[in-house]
Amino acid sequence: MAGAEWTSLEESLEKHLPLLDLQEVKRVLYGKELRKLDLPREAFEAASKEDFELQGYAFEAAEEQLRQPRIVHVGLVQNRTPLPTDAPVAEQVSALHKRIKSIVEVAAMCGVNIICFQEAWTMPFAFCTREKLPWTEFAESAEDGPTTKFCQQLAKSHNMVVVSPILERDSEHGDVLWNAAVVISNSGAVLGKTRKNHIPRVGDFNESSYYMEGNLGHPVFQTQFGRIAVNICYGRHHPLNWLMYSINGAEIIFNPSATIGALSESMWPIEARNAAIANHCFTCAINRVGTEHFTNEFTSGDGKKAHKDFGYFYGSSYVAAPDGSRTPGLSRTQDGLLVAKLDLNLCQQVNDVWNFKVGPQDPCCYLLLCFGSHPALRAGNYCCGLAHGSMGYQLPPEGSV
Ligand SMILES: NC(=O)NCCC(=O)O
Repeated sequence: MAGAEWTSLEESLEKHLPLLDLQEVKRVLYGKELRKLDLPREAFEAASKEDFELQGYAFEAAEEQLRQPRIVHVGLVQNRTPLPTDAPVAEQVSALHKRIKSIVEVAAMCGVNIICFQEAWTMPFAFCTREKLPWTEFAESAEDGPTTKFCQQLAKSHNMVVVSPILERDSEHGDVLWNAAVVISNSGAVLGKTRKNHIPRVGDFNESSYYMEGNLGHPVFQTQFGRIAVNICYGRHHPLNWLMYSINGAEIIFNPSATIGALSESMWPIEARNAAIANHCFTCAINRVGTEHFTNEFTSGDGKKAHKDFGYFYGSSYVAAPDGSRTPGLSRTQDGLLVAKLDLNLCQQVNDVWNFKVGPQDPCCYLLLCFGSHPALRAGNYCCGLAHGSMGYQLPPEGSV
């Protein structure tokens, strides 16, 4: 069977393993068993009518005497691009807005507090072509572009924090493009933005023709529902990148991505899950689905024949917790919404047991933890000799820690 058609690892395991074996395999591959969320019937009906998958799971934490549980529902959205890549730009954007609106409405029925879309969600993943037009026309202002305005409406109507990864055009600074994510408060206000800080130069994923490594450090956003950060796609291969968001205070790190089977599928289940374990936080890995075809051929710079697509995006979005447990993945082939109920108290509980991030035997980490919150370092983009982007704090008036 072709890789692009295989629905999911979970479906295969359920289909082929005897029950006892299945339980043991799941215990090892997925950690502590998660309770399925009892999502409303009308949400499943709407998802089925709109032709997308809906799944929900709950991560539990132990009861504490001094703190109340800190419950937050996150929503992860994966989708294909509804129109062909040669449709007019405005029509492609508006078809994607329509698609996302219908999924967000279902997320609202499920009580989602924070929702995150896939990387560059308003466009096909056209960076492989290395052509400029029409793809750069998808770029928008992070502060007041049409997509941010659209997301502000969604956020306000559903009392939901929206993480909107877009191709950003920074008109105030020389019209530079960035691969960015805008974080919009549940009040509808723009809390701020973050920029992809590791740019792939791997085969068809050669995005440096469009933008460079982000210059905003590792910002963390204080929302009503918890402290969040966004580690865009390729950043998930860099353990220090996750570490920096975590050291800056993130309790949930979203990883909106666009990646294909041949390149990264065997790494996918490991990387975000490992980051949740290593950094005592929740991680949310999101990947698009489908195969996008382009009008003009392009090469991968590997001496092989030119082609018009670069393979299938394998979806499989999932949430991982600091105790190593994780949800099953959404399908590899279908649009979907994954809802996860988190108790953020689990981060500190696991930290107190394992304490991976600090230790005198680990001087680099120790220094970062001691000085990471120092005001002098917050003011600029302090670089500790780590990867690009360093541990910069961004301090907009509201919402960033
Ligand atoms: N979008 C993106 O950075 N893709 C690179 C490939 C990968 O990280 O698996």
